[in-house]
Amino acid sequence: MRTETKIAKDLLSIGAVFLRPGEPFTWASGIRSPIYCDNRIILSHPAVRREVEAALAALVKERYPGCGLLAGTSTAGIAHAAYVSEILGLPMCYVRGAAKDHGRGNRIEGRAEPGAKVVVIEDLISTGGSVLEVVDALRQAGCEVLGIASIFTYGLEKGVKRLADAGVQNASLSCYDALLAAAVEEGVIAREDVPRLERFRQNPQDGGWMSL
Ligand SMILES: O=P(O)(O)OC[C@H]1O[C@H](OP(=O)(O)OP(=O)(O)O)[C@H](O)[C@@H]1O
Ligand SMILES: O=C(O)c1cc(=O)[nH]c(=O)[nH]1
Repeated sequence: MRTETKIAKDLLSIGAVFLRPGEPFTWASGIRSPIYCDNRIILSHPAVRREVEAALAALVKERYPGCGLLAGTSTAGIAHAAYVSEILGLPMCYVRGAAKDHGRGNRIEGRAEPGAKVVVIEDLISTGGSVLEVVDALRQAGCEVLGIASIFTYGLEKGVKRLADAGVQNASLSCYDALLAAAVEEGVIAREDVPRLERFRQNPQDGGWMSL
């Protein structure tokens, strides 16, 4: 089975995927969505967690062989960065949403020296806004960002374009198409729900999916 399908099925098996078209979720970007994928739940399921962390470690090794440092995004990426750094024997740091207003005033916690070759570990990409802020902070610190390794991406046009414009590559374990296919196969969503969910992905901002 392909990794994207296996991980999608793992997420469904632990109840990490929520469908609520009648009462849309509000995403970090403000987008109102019929679906929410809560990868934080992976942490509560050791068997799935082991699989996800092993797959993320393999992805980092294969796609970013020169990686010398892993950077977790706050907050959902931090635990995954920690697990993967343990598997690969790499140092890790994490990047706060904003610099602390006390203590040492850090935005980046742990060591991220100028010239370090960094891979950012993110749990999920929607519009890419959150992960790009992390990339910017690392670049400002003088690090070389090799790319992002993430568990899931919606593949939204806006997110893909933003990452390309910023010159950052992303590799994800799974994606929206794989999730929808697995969810139909497993009976988690009805085939009739798919057009609405695909319409949402094509134009998440306009709310047109709500009237389908
Ligand atoms: O690609 P984007 O449009 O930026 O959205 C994705 C981001 O949203 C979620 O984080 P959230 O802001 O919910 O915070 P958390 O990581 O602290 O849970 C998720 O973990 C990503 O970081
Ligand atoms: O865009 C988001 O905020 C978001 C979407 C999603 O499905 N899951 C998540 O954790 N965040």
